Amino acid sequence: MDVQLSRQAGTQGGRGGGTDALVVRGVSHAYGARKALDGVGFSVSRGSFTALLGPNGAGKTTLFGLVTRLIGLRTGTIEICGLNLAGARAKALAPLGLVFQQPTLDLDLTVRQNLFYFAALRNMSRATAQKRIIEELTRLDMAERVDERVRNLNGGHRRRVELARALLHDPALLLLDEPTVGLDVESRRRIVAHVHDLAEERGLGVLWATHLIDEVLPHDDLVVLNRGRVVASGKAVEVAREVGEDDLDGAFARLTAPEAGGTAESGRAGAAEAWRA
Ligand SMILES: Nc1ncnc2c1ncn2[C@@H]1O[C@H](COP(=O)(O)OP(=O)(O)OP(=O)(O)O)[C@@H](O)[C@H]1O
Repeated sequence: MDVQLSRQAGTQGGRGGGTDALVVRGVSHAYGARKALDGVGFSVSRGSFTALLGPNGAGKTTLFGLVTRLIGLRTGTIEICGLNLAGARAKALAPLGLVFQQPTLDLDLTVRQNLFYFAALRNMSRATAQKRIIEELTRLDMAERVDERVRNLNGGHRRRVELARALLHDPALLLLDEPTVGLDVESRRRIVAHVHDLAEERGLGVLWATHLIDEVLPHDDLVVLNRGRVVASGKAVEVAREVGEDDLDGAFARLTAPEAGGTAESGRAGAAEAWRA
């Protein structure tokens, strides 16, 4: 089953305007004989929280590797804020903020030292870095922890520091690869809500990879990836309706069911009320 409602770039057509935060067109990737992505296309507009929803092995991390140039792109095109990754290279990555799946903070440094190091890599002056560090940590209720060693923070607080770090240089596109893995329910809820607010308030384009359906709100943009292919895209609530389900849980199960070529795996944790409201 394939459902494409709107905003899909790539092989099936759709818009891919230069002002979108991210445009992916016709992207394929294989590890030897194993095909990880097959003609993937979609776009993320500024101000959009776009959920990239897919079961384990769908190809989410591979796609992130290609967008960040950790993996070389061989087939298809990727544009960040109108700049083609193949031509503009490092320049195209300048507007990108990134939160990896695995934590990447130095545990023996303080929060401030970790963030200063990143700011220096981005060529920020010390004064600007100092100001931006406190601004972003304040928004995340973490300013009072700025001189603590990261080792002393719990998993939710470490994730907040990583989010602050990704935002220091005021990116236009924020990529998060399963950023809530291993967090408790409250930490997860806070990060999901904060990033939704960021998209709305700052006009950030957000691409949030997850296999947890309760992280997707009805009016989010949604791209469902299964076995390396986009099997549905559009507003989440419309994708669910198009599939003939009341909520995304049922729609995702159907889109990734074995007869649809998938695994019927989902990570729902009680978001039914939001969907039925
Ligand atoms: N380095 C690699 N070598 C060989 N195969 C790989 C490699 N990395 C990923 N794959 C395969 O590519 C496919 C897509 O994997 P990928 O990690 O991109 O999916 P994912 O959606 O991020 O999954 P997960 O949620 O488990 O991280 C899977 O079949 C995976 O086994």
